Amino acid sequence: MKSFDELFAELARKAEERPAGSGTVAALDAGVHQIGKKIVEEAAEVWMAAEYQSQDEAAEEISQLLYHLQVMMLAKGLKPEDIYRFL
Ligand SMILES: N=c1c2ncn([C@@H]3O[C@H](COP(=O)(O)OP(=O)(O)OP(=O)(O)O)[C@@H](O)[C@H]3O)c2ncn1[C@@H]1O[C@H](COP(=O)(O)O)[C@@H](O)[C@H]1O
Repeated sequence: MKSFDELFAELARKAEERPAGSGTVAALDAGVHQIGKKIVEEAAEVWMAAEYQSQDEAAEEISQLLYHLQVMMLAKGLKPEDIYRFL
């Protein structure tokens, strides 16, 4: 299990070190437009899971949305602190 901040640190390391086979590196290389499309897709999956699926499935979809939001943060050079100040 990992927290939001721990996942972000892991993804930031991947972006820096660019290990082979990393989906995060591939997503960053694909760019903001593709990452944005993925966010919209995952957001729809969260909505559908919340309405029609189990608690576990909804939680999993939410985790995937958070992951793709973090990829967008990295693509834009944003850190968690940049987001937290608006919460
Ligand atoms: N938490 C996640 C995570 N959540 C979602 N995803 C990606 O988002 C996709 C969402 O899955 P869907 O169910 O929508 O499946 P899909 O539409 O078939 O997905 P794709 O065809 O787009 O791959 C997954 O296939 C993953 O590519 C994630 N990819 C990686 N992580 C974590 O990020 C870290 C770094 O991962 P790598 O960069 O791949 O090493 C690791 O700790 C991973 O566990």
